[in-house]
Amino acid sequence: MLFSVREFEALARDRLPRYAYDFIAGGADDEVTVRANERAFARLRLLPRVLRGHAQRDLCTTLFGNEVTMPVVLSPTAFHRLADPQGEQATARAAAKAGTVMIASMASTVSIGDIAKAGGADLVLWFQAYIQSDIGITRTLIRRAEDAGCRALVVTVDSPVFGWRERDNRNGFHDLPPGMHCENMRDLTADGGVRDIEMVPGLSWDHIDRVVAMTDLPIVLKGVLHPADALTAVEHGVSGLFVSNHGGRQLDTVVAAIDAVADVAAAVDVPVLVDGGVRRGTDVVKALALGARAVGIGRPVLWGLAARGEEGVTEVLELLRAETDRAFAFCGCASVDHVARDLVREVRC
Ligand SMILES: Cc1cc2nc3c(=O)[nH]c(=O)nc-3n(C[C@H](O)[C@H](O)[C@H](O)COP(=O)(O)O)c2cc1C
Ligand SMILES: CCCCC(=O)C(=O)O
Repeated sequence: MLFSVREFEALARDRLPRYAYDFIAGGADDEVTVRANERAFARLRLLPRVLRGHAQRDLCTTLFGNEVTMPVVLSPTAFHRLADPQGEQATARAAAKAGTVMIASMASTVSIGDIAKAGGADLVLWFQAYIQSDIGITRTLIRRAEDAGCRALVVTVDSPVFGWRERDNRNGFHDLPPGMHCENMRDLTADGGVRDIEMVPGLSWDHIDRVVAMTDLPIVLKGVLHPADALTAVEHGVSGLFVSNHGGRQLDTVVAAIDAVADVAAAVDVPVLVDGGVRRGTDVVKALALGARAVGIGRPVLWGLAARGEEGVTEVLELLRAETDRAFAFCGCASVDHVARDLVREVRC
């Protein structure tokens, strides 16, 4: 029996080959932001309310019309088959069972259609896309997601180029092992092969306009940190924002995601999600207090998957659910609407 996300990381580290553990755990450059994401939560302290008389708590919330049983969703992460042979299929089953959203990465090692099938009717599935320079390819990828029944499109905008990942360089990890592919990119080359995913340095608001025009799905921009960009995004027809620094894997020394969320939430009227460094139920409460509708978890899902496959993902999600419920109880909150800004104070260390 494991009692925390931290313990899942330790077990995953024992079980994974070095290159895979490093790929998941690591970040860009000096990994300042990887560490900052978690440390920023520790600098935020709770100021709980007592005697509110809530014998029961309800963690449910709604995200773009999708009901979820807790304000914790699965952030998009690439290559789940590095962690477990069933990969994204195992993750999808665990997300469906937990009653929360799985955001499938465009760089998944199982196709979006097969992820949807594995999750079944109970899974709320969203698709994360990197806009490609060929707009036709981008359109095909979005159609595939729509055909699979995805209910929102998460467009990642913090990756005009790929982050400098020194652990991966040292380990020589540049390609997936034999037999693993980015399955969504199949049949997208002239000869029907698997196309490489590009990072597009010229990405601009014009691309967002084209994607907004190309689908009826709600669009969430992921990787926005500046409130002025959040405002511009809404003007361009985006339905939500995902405050994120990509888990510290792209631009290093960026602000911790949790430190950016309050200003973004204050700038816009649309739902705001945040990910980066969420490891405890108290982190979930802090994010909601600062204005987030829900949080995402990236690495914790992969630690669960690497430690114990589908069951491990379920355990990680249920640990976070129980911790969040306990934190609600301690703070005097019966539901997500009760999590007020004054529950959080910032301290120096
Ligand atoms: C191994 C790994 C792969 C990732 N792949 C993607 C991806 O394909 N697309 C994307 O938008 N973000 C990707 N991310 C970033 C996550 O969506 C998320 O922002 C980040 O992991 C949150 O931080 P956390 O890991 O501390 O929870 C990845 C993160 C990790 C750790
Ligand atoms: C094309 C693969 C993207 C994976 C990714 O986003 C990450 O490793 O952070």
